[in-house]
Amino acid sequence: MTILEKIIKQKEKEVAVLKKRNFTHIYQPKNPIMSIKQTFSSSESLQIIAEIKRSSPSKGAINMHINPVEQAKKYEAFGASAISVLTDHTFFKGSIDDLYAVRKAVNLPILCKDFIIDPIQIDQAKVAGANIILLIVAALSTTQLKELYHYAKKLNLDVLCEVHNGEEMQKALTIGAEIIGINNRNLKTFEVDLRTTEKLAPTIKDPSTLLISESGVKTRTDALRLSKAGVSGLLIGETLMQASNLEETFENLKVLKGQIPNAR
Ligand SMILES: O=C(O)c1ccccc1NCC(=O)[C@H](O)[C@H](O)COP(=O)(O)O
Repeated sequence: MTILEKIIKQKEKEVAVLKKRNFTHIYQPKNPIMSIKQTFSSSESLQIIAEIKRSSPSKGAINMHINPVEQAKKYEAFGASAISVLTDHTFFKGSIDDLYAVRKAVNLPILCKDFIIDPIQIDQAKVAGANIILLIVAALSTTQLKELYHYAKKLNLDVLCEVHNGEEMQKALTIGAEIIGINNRNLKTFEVDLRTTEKLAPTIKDPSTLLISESGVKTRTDALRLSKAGVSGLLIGETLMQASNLEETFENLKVLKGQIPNAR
């Protein structure tokens, strides 16, 4: 069984429990939160979606003692455009309470980074204050993908559709995905290869599609490489969670959209 299959099995159990709950009270932030599309299109720089990630199946413990609220505030102060909160507990040691706490502390759009297979998880994300949800094309049938996508849009949530190859990209485009995340991490082997973004990004011709490169971004050279490939943003977890000087790490990773790799 692949790790994705194991995670989905666990999610089926969690969904059964969630269905016994009633999600009604939606958290309303004091200030309006800009949509990720607005933030991304109003900037010349490659945008960073900074992730709160304590642990992962590929790396084990990354930063178990992190205070998600303090980390999120630093992400906001140092120039992140959005914050991704890994809410899965079994495999990533996160929780929906992390997301709720971060929502109350920052004014940025928040991505609920989980393995969504049922509308009840979208209700939970919405109630906790998420603005964006993740749908992993590899984890869903086309029917599920379409239904979950439209359900999220009905709740006024943005959707990051995650793909790993050309076939998944076609599925994402078929359902009309406006924000596509190209994941450089192979979820079967855990191998990370930035060439995944370099291969898939140029296949998107519609400039209104927001392309985000996910996973394995460590250095300015990586950021420049991905910028050249044509993406608008980077989703970064481990590098930020382990940075000894977070401000400097952010500065290093800030590059212009389409900037050429040997420019400084
Ligand atoms: O990170 C993992 O090991 C992992 C394993 C199985 C499914 C998903 C996984 N990661 C989720 C992500 O997409 C990443 O957390 C995100 O792209 C940031 O990646 P990184 O910058 O490499 O931490």
